[in-house]
Amino acid sequence: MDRREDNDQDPEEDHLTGSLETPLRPDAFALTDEQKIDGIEYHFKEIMQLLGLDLEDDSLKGTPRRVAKMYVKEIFDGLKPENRPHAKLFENRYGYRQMLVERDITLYSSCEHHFVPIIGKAHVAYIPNEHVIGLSKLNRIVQYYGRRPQVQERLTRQIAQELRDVLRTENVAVLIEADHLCVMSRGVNDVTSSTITSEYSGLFEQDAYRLEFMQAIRHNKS
Ligand SMILES: Nc1nc2c(ncn2[C@@H]2O[C@H](COP(=O)(O)OP(=O)(O)OP(=O)(O)O)[C@@H](O)[C@H]2O)c(=O)[nH]1
Ligand SMILES: [Zn+2]
Repeated sequence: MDRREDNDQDPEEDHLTGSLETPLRPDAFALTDEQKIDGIEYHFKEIMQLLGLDLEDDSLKGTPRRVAKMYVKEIFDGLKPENRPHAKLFENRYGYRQMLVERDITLYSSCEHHFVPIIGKAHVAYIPNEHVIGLSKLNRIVQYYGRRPQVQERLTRQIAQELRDVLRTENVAVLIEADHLCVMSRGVNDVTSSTITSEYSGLFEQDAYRLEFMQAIRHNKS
């Protein structure tokens, strides 16, 4: 039976409290990467065969293992807690107390409903207390949570929660604008729409801070 990684809550209650956790099986970490790759290779081969593809073909025969390696080692490696970025905190020696915005962070993720790409940009900001982190760690946090099957709402909230935890401040903003291939290239086939999600906490709940953040991310690079 599936359950959430964080607790044994009943799904109904989980829904009401708004869990941020990616739904994982209790045995999610029981297999090694190699075992996962072997299993996915086997099953992906079955899928290709069911689609009528000839696995003896030179170009296709390596695909099941390639896909398995890509899932485990690349596009879903954010499912493994050991890959969580280590964001070393530095003391805020500069006494910097204004907003720091890291904008246009490249975002790749995967839609958990269709397993096709989500491609977009994340913009994050915080107002430091006693600590700051290296800029690249902001990008790495976005990347880590993107490398899971996702819905954009959860992705946004997971990034915001991680920033609050790591930076030890509530003053955090996250805005994601993304294109969902499941909307663009199939189903409703809409290539012009995109999806914007955001989370604001601490000072960012106030209009003035939110406006400054919005202006910063919309401002053209000179
Ligand atoms: N809220 C939310 N929905 C998403 C996200 N990514 C994809 N979806 C939607 O998930 C829904 C899945 O709905 P279903 O009706 O079960 O799937 P479907 O029959 O393939 O739906 P269509 O895409 O409308 O063809 C679709 O409406 C997708 O657009 C996301 O990040 N957030
Ligand atoms: Zn989808």
